[in-house]
Amino acid sequence: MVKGDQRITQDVDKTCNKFSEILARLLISPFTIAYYVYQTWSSTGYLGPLCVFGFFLVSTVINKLLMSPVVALVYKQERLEGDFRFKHMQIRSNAESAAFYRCGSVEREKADTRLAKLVDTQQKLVLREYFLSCKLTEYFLSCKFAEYFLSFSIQCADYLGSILSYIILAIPIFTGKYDDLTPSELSALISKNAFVTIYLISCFTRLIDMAAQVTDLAGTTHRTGQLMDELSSLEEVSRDDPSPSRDLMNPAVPTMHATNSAYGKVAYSLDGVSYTPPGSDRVLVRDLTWQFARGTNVLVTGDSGCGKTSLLRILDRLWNTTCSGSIERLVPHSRRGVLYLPQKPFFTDGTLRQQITYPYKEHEPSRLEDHDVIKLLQEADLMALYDRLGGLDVPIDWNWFDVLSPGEMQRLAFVRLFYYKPPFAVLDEATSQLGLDMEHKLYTKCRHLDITLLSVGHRDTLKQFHDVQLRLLGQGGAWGLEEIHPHQ
Ligand SMILES: Nc1ncnc2c1ncn2[C@@H]1O[C@H](COP(=O)(O)OP(=O)(O)OP(=O)(O)O)[C@@H](O)[C@H]1O
Repeated sequence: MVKGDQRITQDVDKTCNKFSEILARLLISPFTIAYYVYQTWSSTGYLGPLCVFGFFLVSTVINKLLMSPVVALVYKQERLEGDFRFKHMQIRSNAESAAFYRCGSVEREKADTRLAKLVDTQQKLVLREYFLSCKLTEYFLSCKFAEYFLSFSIQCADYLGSILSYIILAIPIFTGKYDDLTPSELSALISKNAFVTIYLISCFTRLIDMAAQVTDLAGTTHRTGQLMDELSSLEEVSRDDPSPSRDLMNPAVPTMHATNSAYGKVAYSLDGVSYTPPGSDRVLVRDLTWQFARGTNVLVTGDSGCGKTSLLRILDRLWNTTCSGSIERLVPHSRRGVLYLPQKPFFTDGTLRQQITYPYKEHEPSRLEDHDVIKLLQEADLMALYDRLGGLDVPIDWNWFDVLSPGEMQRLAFVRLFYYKPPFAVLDEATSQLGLDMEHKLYTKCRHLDITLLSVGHRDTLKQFHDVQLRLLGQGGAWGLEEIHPHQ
């Protein structure tokens, strides 16, 4: 919180500074204009200021005509930037659910597509702005776009401004107003009136602007450098690899050696596993030895905050650093191994089909015929949603989190599970928002599809779908494993 507040304060300070800079320029500009109008009028008569104003007027009209397409591009760029930022925000605020789905590569592809569109529009914009910057007067040098352009454009405009000043001075000279001046006086007058002063002023202004930009750039580069360091350190502990593995969190603890024959039959094998939440020494579970094996549905129960979801985080390697003991992960985290349904379902942007097939690539051939997918939706009581959308592939421009009720989200997550029919599934309070009838229906379907379940839940009604109960007692990490009898 404190860091966030500091960041906001810094941003506000930065904006204030920029604002006062602009205000100062605005306040000074009428005096500057008045002074130069007077100077031009005193040496060239009324024709000088008139020519300059006429020139400004023509330039403004041209500018306006050239600006219109740029405005449309700027609008598009803003929209795409908003889309891109929204995507980042969506991933950030649902990071854990997304990690449980192992959807890193899919989300990256989607974010990259948005970034590519944004960069493409920005490139077009920069090109248009570049041509805009090749304008004729100092007036254009003061407009916002000019700040970003190459020095070549600026010099072009400066030279044209200077040429105009010579043309204006030529009128009184050739009409004989300065016939009484000696060549050296005339030369001094020309030098005085030539646009050198303006040129120099604008040069210095550019220089100062550039210094500010360089400072900004240095700050941004520093931040980007930090971000890249952080990202590369994260990459080292990347958890996107769904391959089976064995982790020895604490080599002092003896490892349980699962035999090859256990492969595919056991999803997780834990031996002497203890864990705490990050940044805390409160042991949630101590010395847990247990296997999640094919055909045995396990229900994890315990009071709120006793570490049930944390167990799933440990199994899924989201918390690597806070546990000790040995965990063997004998099936991949994928549709061929184990799929997670996190407490908070995660949805991506895209059509209804993309939600169902998530997190796998859109161009993969469909595993089921459309009528089978629709049947799954029917079983999850989601036909109203299907009818509302008008099909599986109708493009959607809304945010799924805004339009689905929590219960609909959970049912849609189950459709995803049924679509892939993995041998193992981990359900974290996946029916907490649903009625008992729907819960019964969905769990029965899991049984029909032969999906072995590891469920976290509070309801007693869940027991009928499980064979074993793993109770986390919360007292110094105590736990108990007991069979559930059909009549329980
Ligand atoms: N990212 C985190 N950093 C630090 N502590 C955390 C973090 N996430 C959870 N905790 C703490 O770990 C403890 C166990 O949390 P966990 O989510 O496993 O509880 P739970 O048993 O699933 O509870 P509930 O039934 O309410 O969902 C809680 O005290 C919680 O505050």
